[in-house]
Amino acid sequence: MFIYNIVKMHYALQIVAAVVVVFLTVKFLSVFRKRRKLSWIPSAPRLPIIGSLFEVGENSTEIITNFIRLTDNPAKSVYLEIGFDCGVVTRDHDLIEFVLNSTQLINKSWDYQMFHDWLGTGLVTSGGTKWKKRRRIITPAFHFSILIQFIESFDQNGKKLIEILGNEGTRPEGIDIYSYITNCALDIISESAMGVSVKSQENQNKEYVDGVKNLLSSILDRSFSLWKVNPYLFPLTSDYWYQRRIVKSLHRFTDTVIENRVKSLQGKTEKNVEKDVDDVGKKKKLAFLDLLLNSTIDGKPLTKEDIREEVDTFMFEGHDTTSFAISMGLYLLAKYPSVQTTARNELNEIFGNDKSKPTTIEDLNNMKYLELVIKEIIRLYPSVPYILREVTKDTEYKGHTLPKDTSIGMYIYGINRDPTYHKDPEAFIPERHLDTSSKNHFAYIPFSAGPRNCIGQKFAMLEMKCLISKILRNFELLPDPSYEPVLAMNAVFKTLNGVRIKLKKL
Ligand code: HEM
Repeated sequence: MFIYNIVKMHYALQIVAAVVVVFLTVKFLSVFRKRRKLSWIPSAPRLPIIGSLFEVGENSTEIITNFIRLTDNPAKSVYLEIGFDCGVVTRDHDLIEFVLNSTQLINKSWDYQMFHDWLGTGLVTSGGTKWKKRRRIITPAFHFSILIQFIESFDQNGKKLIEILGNEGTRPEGIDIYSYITNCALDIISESAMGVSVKSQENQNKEYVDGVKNLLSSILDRSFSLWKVNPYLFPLTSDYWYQRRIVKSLHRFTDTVIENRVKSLQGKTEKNVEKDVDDVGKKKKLAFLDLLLNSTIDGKPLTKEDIREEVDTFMFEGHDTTSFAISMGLYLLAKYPSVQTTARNELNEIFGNDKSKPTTIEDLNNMKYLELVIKEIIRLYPSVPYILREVTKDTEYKGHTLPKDTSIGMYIYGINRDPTYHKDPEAFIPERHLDTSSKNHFAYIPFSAGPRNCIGQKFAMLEMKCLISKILRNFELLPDPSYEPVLAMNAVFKTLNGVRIKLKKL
């Protein structure tokens, strides 16, 4: 019996060894094929198994300059291998244009899976047919006629922000403006996406607000841990259970908002629905949620889960991006006083001396110089610094093949600062955006481009103009000489040391 068991185990081990050998051979052959097909792109130095890991860098800060160094070659691109993963990082204008304009290369790479627990496969994370159908029904929500309804919300939340900064923000040692802006942006996006404010600026709904912030910081941490990033190993870590707990509470919150909205729609009289007014006869603002509740795909209404993943997607993408851009913008304006003065002079012309006059759509349209300033802010600090696409089938490009199962990483931060495309690229010069004659439209892509560009860019521009203009009308911005931002790459850019500036009441 004992001998029989040993023989059985011996055969089992042989089978396991054979499976492992076949698996590794298939994987190695696939890597060699991709390496050969992409040999026209300079390769990063690599070691066996770990590939170019050390070249990419050990943390989210090093990667920013390492990507610039690695793509500093005539192809403006680098071929990278890490384990069995193969991909290209590029800041080449032509390759980026080809990928972003393609209607085939629309799938996101596996990295976005880190957001799946929270966002499911909503607009940012989905691919293929699901993405196409969702994009079609969500696009009308960003029509100008809908967006102008949100200006009152930008204005009211901006007013609250000014009050808070007036009370807490003028300390001589300066403040971390990022946390204040984040709270304001969360209130704005919750009103626009869900129709209710999370009242983050008033310290309410702490479980939800802290949940969003803690989850994003845990995802940032995960993205730079070799083994937490692995979907099979991650459940063995305490962070997995921590994230699950937060996600559960965030979903509970969104579900309740959706249920309440459904009940309120059902409770409305038919007359009110027709006129689109609430029960006291006031014109009702439509939130993105209302559009989703009224939408159908293939003749069927969206399920509660479908709606939740889109609402959560807006909650994430609609506040993290603008918070970073506005905060870095205030930092730049503090650092460049002449730009700040020109921007404020324009605002004085629009609003006169009245600091509290509410902002209208006409005012926002008249902020021509501030628009140039914002374009320049997001050139130097694009909230989304790096985007990825998965090649799902062999694709021809300029006589070469982009092989199936490779990822193409487009380095927005790198291309926006590339000296070939931008004169004096490190300098903050808003006026450079007056010249629109450039043929290199894909050399400035803070909102990405092509069919999968940022659906919220008009919303973002209006919100950024409204909040930055309010702050400039009420405060002089001064730099904190001891502060330099330490950037950290992630799906949305972060700094590791806040965004410090000083405010002086005007
Ligand atoms: C400064 C502000 C913003 C910047 C720089 C920005 C940038 C971007 C970029 C680069 C992408 C492409 C991502 C990729 O391909 O992986 C994107 C996608 C997206 N953005 Fe924005 N964004 C901003 C604000 C917003 C706002 C305010 C919203 C919502 C209200 C929003 C909603 C979205 C959505 C839903 C997508 C996915 C679109 C799709 O895949 O079809 N964004 N954004």
